[in-house]
Amino acid sequence: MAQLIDGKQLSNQVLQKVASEVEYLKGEYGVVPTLAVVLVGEDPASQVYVRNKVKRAKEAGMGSIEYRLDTETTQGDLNQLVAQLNNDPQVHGILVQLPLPPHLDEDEVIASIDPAKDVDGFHPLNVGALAAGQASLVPCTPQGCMIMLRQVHQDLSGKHAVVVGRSNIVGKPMMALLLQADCTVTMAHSRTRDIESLCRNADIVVAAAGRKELVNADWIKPGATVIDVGINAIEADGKRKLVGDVAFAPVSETAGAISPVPGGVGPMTIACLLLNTTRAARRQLA
Ligand SMILES: Nc1nc2c(c(=O)[nH]1)N[C@@H](CN(C=O)c1ccc(C(=O)N[C@@H](CCC(=O)O)C(=O)O)cc1)CN2
Ligand SMILES: [Mg+2]
Repeated sequence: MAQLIDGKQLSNQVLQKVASEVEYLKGEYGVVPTLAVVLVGEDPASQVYVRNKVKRAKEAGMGSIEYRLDTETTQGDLNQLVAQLNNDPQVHGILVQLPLPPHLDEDEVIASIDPAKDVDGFHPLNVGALAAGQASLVPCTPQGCMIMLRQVHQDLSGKHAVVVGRSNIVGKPMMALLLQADCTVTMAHSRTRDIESLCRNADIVVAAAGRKELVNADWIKPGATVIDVGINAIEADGKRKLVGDVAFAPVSETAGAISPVPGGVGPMTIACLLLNTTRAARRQLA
C-alpha cells in the first residue's frame, strides 16, 4: 500500500510556522498581518472555503476582514472595493474568491489587485515572475503540492512529472514550480492523446483535471507519487461525499505515495494562503 501524504497533518505544521511568523511581526514591528477575503454571491462551496480561510487566519493570530457581496454586485463596485483594499495600509493580503458570478470579469478583478497584496499569486505580474523563476507570491494550491512532494522526495531533480490539467490556478503554476525544482515536466490536458501512457511513464502525477476519479491504477507506474488536486462532490448511499480526480482505492495499491481527498491538497491550499499573507506583510514593512 502507498504511503499516505497527510495534508491535514502537514498543513498544521505550516500553520504553526505561520503563527510564529505572525508573533514575530507583531512583537518586532507591531504589525498584525491581515487578510481581506472577498466573496461575491452564494456559491455553497465557496462559502465553506472562505469560512475556513477566515477561521484559520484567526487561529494563527492574523487579522482577517470578510466582505460578502450580493450576486448582483457590479464590476465597478467590485473594482472599487479592491481599490479601497489596495490603499489600506492595514490590509496586507487581498483574495477574491473564485469562481465569480458569470457577469463579472475575473481577469479584470485579478489585474486590479495590488501585486504586492496578491496572496493568491494570480496577478499577471506574479504569474510572469514565477514563469521567469523570480521571487513572487506563488499560487497556494501548487505551492501546497510542492510541500507535499518534498515530504516524499528530498531531491526532485530529474524526476519526470506529468501534470494533468492546464488551469491558471493549478496546472500552469504547478508546471513552473516543478521546472524550478529541476523536474522534467509534461503537461497533459483534455486534448492530449494517450494520456494513460504518458502518466504510466511518470515518477510523479499531479491530477488537476476537474474530472472525478479520472486517473486509475493502470495509469500509474508502480511506486510513483500521486498528488490529487481534484475536489468533486458525489452522492453515495444518499450522502454527499467528496472524491478527487484519482480513483483512490485502486491507485493506492500501485502508487508509492498518494494524497487523499479530502484531507490532502485542500488544507494545504489554505495554509499556503496564510503563509503568503505573512510573506506579503513582511515585504510591506516600511
Ligand atoms: N481565490 C481563489 N479561489 C479559489 C481557489 C484559490 O486558491 N483562490 N482554490 C479553489 C478553492 N479553494 C480555495 O479557495 C479550496 C478548495 C478546497 C479546500 C479544502 O480544504 N477542501 C477540503 C474539503 C472541504 C469540504 O468539505 O468541502 C479538503 O480537501 O479536505 C480549500 C480551499 C477554487 N477557488
Ligand atoms: Mg466571468
